[in-house]
Amino acid sequence: MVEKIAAEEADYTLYYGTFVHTPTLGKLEILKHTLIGVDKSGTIDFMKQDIHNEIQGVDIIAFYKQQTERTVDTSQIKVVDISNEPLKFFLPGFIDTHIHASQYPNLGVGLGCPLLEWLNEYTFPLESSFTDNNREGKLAFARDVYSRVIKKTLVCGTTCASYFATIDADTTRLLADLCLEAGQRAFVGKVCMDDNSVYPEYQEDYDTCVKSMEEVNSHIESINPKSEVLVKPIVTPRFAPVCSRKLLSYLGNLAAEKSLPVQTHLSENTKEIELVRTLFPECKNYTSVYDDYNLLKDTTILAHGIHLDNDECNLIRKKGSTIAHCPMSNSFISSGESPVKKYLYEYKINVSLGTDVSGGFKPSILETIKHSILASQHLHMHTKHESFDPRLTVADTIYMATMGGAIGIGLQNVVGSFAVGKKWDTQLIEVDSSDSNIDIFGWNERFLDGTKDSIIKYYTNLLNIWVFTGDDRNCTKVWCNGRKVIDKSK
Ligand SMILES: O=c1[nH]c(=O)c2nc[nH]c2[nH]1
Ligand SMILES: [Zn+2]
Repeated sequence: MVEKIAAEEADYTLYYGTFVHTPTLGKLEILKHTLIGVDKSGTIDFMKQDIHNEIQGVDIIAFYKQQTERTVDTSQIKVVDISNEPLKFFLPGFIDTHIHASQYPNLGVGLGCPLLEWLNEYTFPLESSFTDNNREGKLAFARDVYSRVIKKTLVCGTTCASYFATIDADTTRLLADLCLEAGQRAFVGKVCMDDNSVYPEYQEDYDTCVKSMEEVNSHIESINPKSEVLVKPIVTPRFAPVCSRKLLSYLGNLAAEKSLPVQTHLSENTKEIELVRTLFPECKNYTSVYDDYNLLKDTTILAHGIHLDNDECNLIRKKGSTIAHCPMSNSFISSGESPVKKYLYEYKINVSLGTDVSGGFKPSILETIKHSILASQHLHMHTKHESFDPRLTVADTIYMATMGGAIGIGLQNVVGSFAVGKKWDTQLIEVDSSDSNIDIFGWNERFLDGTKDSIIKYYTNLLNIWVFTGDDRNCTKVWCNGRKVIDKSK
């Protein structure tokens, strides 16, 4: 890889090479010999595809200047050139639309324990440790946990995450501060729950919840620098079984009044669904509990949504809400196999991906991609008699991990794919990174004969190799909002 740094802090950066993205569902686009220009605000303001022939013998900066007739000072332009590297490509940063930052210390714990027992046994006790009366102690603990989860997700290529924190206001504010400090785009949710009768040690009364919610939201709104909005608040009723009607009503109104996104859990486990039926007998089904309280919007992320009926799917589609598919968690705590292919293609619901740490045991969207494909294969094996084929393709999953996530969080015009006007939230994938776990044989390169078909075949194979045998070691650089936040070459 050639990286010419014309200035330590360049005003403008040109990225030249192969870009892979999925601007539309199921369609992988391979942009070969493409040049993208990113300005100082982190915005893509130039993009030209297939310039291989035109640029022969011409310096990249000279080519850019000739194309745009811009007068940017050449010494202020930085060039990142991977055009001669068939094992490297740029990919939009991953968007993790469902992750509990506070549950990071519980990774790997609780295998096979069903949701309601898992919450009481493992999750509420851990989250309670963020609410300690000893302010210094809880802040130190939160700083340790949150710094590590932010670092780890960035290392895995997650440029944007929608976090659940805990019910605690002080440490939730800290999570937002730390995201900003690390440069990660993030939605930070103070967990709202005022009716946790099975584990009463972990809940807030309604008035405290409202007060701390407002405190956290105004803090988050005040911390972004004037020139960029990197961290935003998200309204977070944990899930219907632990929220009073009064609280749901308040949160629905708040989300509407302040145009805030919403995140919650939906229909993850059959016992949970039964519980919701007994707690909200007046509502038609689990999904309509949220709808009845104004919480289903086109910026609502519904984690899991495994066991939905036809009416619920139609309602979610009508409201334009997103299902965050969390296959690692669904397998780990045995919640079920979500028919996401059907949601995507039959109901035309937007679906994104979530690691659901710590129901999910790795904070990596690439691992989540693997699990989503394998879970869909399992679903296929025992539903073969049905007319709908539930198997996901690699293209489906990359879409969910990038554009699907961007739509879910209301940032479809900002991130999720490469286009002029969008932000440079990107990861560099090096299948041959210095510490890569992938053995390369050059076997795949036999396909490359310069034709369009051969390029598609080569990159389809390369992506499969990376998805199934690669890991975070192959994600070597990460940029959020134009800023390089991870550089493993250093
Ligand atoms: O996977 C989950 N993790 C949680 O923390 C949770 N809370 C309610 N429902 C939940 N599901
Ligand atoms: Zn969750």
